[in-house]
Amino acid sequence: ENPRKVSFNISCLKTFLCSHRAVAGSGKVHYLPYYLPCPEILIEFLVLSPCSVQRNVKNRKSKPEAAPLSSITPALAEGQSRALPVPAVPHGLCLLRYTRFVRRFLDSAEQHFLRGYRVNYYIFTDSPQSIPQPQLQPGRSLLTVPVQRQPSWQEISMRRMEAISRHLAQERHRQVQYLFCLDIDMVFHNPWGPETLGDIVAAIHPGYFDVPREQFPYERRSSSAAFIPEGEGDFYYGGAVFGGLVEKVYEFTKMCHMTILADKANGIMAAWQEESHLNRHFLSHKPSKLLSPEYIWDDRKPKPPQIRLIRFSTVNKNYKEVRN
Ligand SMILES: CC(=O)N[C@H]1[C@@H](OP(=O)(O)OP(=O)(O)OC[C@H]2O[C@@H](n3ccc(=O)[nH]c3=O)[C@H](O)[C@@H]2O)O[C@H](CO)[C@H](O)[C@@H]1O
Ligand SMILES: [Mn+2]
Repeated sequence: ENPRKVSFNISCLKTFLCSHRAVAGSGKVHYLPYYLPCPEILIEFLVLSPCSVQRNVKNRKSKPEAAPLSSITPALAEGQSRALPVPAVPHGLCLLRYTRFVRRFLDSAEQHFLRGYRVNYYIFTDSPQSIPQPQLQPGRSLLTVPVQRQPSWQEISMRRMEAISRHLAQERHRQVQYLFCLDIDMVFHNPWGPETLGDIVAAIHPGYFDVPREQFPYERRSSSAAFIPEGEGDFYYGGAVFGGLVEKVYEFTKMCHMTILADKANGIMAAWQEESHLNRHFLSHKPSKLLSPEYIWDDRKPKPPQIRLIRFSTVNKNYKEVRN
C-alpha cells in the first residue's frame, strides 16, 4: 500500500481554490499601546506590528505548503523508528484537577509514542508531588517542571505558550531535536511514529476536518491579534497537538505568547484562547507537516470511515468537575 496515500478526504481542501481578496479588517489591525515588563518581549513584539500582519495576509500564497496528511502505516513507522533514533520530548501540562490524567497519558505513551526512540517527558504542573513516577522503558525519562497556579482554565491553557517558550529558552535542549506539546487529558490508542516528525507540525482539529471553512471557529473580531477574516484560512488546527524542531517550536510558542499578551493588554480574549492564536500564526507561517485527526481525536466522537486508526484522543471527561 502506498504509504503517502491520504487516508481520508477533507472537503475543506476545496477552500484552497477560493480567492483571498479579504485583507485583515480592510488592513486595519489596531493594538493599543501597552507596557511589557520584559525587554526581550518588546523586541519580539515589533515583529508582530500591524503592518507585518497585513503584509503576510496579502502575500499569502493561495495554496498552503503543508505536507500531505500523514497516513504512513504503523509497520513503516516502527521500521523507521529502529533505524533513526532521535530524541523527542512531549510536553504535557496539568494544573489543578488535570493531574488525574497523567498516569493514563504516560502509560499509553510508553506503549505507543515513538517506540524505540529516546524520549523525555516533561510534565508542567503546579503540583509536582502528585505526579506518578511510572516505570519507563530504557532511554526514556520523566521530568516535572513547576509552573504557577492560574486563576482560570482559560488562563491555564493560554499560559502554556509562555511556559513552554520560557522552558525552552532556559534549557536549550542541546540533545533534543524534536518536541511535541500535547494536552494531558488525552490517551494514545495506537502507534504515533516518526511520520509525525517535521520542522513545525500541526494537527487538524477532529471537529472541523469535514466542515466548510466558513464554519471554522476562528477569532472573527478584528480587534484581536488572532483575527482571521472571512474567506481566509486553510484548516482549523487543534490546540492540543503541535510540535517540531526545538528551535522552531521555541519561536512558535514565543510568537503565540506575544499575540496573547497583545490581546490581554487590549482587554480581549480570543474565542478559543491559545488555539485561536495558533490558528492565526499558522495562517501566515504554514506548518511544514499536517497531521490528520487520527492524531488528535476525541473519545466521545464515533470513528467515521475516513479515519482509519485513532492514535491519540481526548478522554471523555466531565468538564464541570475538572475545570471548576
Ligand atoms: C482537542 C483540542 O484541540 N483541544 C483544545 C481545546 O479544548 P479542550 O477541551 O481540549 O481543553 P482542556 O480542558 O483539555 O484544556 C487544555 C489543556 O490545558 C491544561 N489544563 C486545563 C485546565 C485545567 O484546569 N488544568 C490544566 O492543566 C491541560 O493540559 C489541558 O489538556 O481548546 C483549548 C483552549 O480553549 C485548548 O486549545 C485545547 O488544546
Ligand atoms: Mn484537552
